[in-house]
Amino acid sequence: MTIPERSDGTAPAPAPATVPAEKHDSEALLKVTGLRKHFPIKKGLFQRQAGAVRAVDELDFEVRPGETLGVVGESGCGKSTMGRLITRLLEPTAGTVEFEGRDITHLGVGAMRPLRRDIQMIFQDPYSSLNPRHTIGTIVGAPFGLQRVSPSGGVKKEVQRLLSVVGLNPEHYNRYPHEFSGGQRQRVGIARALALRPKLVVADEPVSALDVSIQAQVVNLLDDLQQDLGLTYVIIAHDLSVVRHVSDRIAVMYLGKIVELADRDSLYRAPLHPYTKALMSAVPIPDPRRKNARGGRVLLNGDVPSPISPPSGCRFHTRCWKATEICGTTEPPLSEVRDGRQVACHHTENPEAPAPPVQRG
Ligand SMILES: Nc1ncnc2c1ncn2[C@@H]1O[C@H](COP(=O)(O)OP(=O)(O)OP(=O)(O)O)[C@@H](O)[C@H]1O
Repeated sequence: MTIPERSDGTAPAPAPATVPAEKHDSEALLKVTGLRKHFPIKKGLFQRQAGAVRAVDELDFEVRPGETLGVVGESGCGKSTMGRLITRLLEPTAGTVEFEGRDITHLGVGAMRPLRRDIQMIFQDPYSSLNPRHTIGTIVGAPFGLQRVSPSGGVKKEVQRLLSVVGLNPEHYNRYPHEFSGGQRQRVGIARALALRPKLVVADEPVSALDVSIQAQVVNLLDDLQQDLGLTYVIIAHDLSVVRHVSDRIAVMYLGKIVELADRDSLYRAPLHPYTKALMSAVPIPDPRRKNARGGRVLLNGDVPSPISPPSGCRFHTRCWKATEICGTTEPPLSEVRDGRQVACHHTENPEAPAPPVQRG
């Protein structure tokens, strides 16, 4: 796969041929501190505020250059809101977003413009995220116009090169989105996101709208592009099997909070938070006869509570089989257990401990 030059003709950052284990610089590319987004609920004639949806509540995490942070959790737990906050598509209620050591939380449109090249988003739905009236050449080439960037060989040539980078036929430049399959359209979305050679790509459920047979192709494409272009990803998914394949570290979210943050292998080997364990036990294992290190199937009771009035104490306690009195009164902080692994639970499990009782339902 060819590594595209930065489209304005500037020298591209040297891209690693592979993403080695020691790829992570100590300096974070993205750092999020105390990030919060509460959507006000307005009611009545005078639109008075009557509460708020606490979509994201006090997130703290970092993303290192070249890594992929997977973010998982059930629907409504705040993953997309978090993605839109870090790409500055949404204003936070509180907290900061730092990119390359610079606080970008309150930058205005003008000051954000150059950063829009570095931070790109891939959206969930390849059907609605592409304008049906525009050709894919226009769609993929749009960022050049928006950023007033002139690729050295011209926009058309650059767009055709991007199309081939994502595995599409460059001759299809003049075709419209409806002429493509879902997987191909998502490739168009990926080409558009890569046009300005970003450093950070936030992919919000990049494959969930696609057929299962196509999902692996798109995930593999993202993986290949990361290797070739040295990209840093935040990949949001509710499907743990998607995140497993591509992530270096995984953040598990529940009701607007991170409940566990760990490197991928440790998390899958021994999930420490009961919610992670429950999510994990829903992932099919390739060989059902194999002893499941995750400790049998854990079924969660009920739905995620409303983020308008989340449970007191630990937000997960209403669905947790390990909950005790303290869980209903005191919120457990996200604290380091060992080796950078963080868990927010009053009853953090010892990974070497025997499996919990299996719930049947
Ligand atoms: N603009 C908004 N105004 C009010 N509430 C919102 C807004 N956007 C999101 N929410 C609410 O915030 C909560 C978190 O939503 P969000 O879309 O971030 O979750 P999610 O984990 O990405 O879920 P999904 O996987 O279903 O997209 C939900 O309760 C949602 O209804």
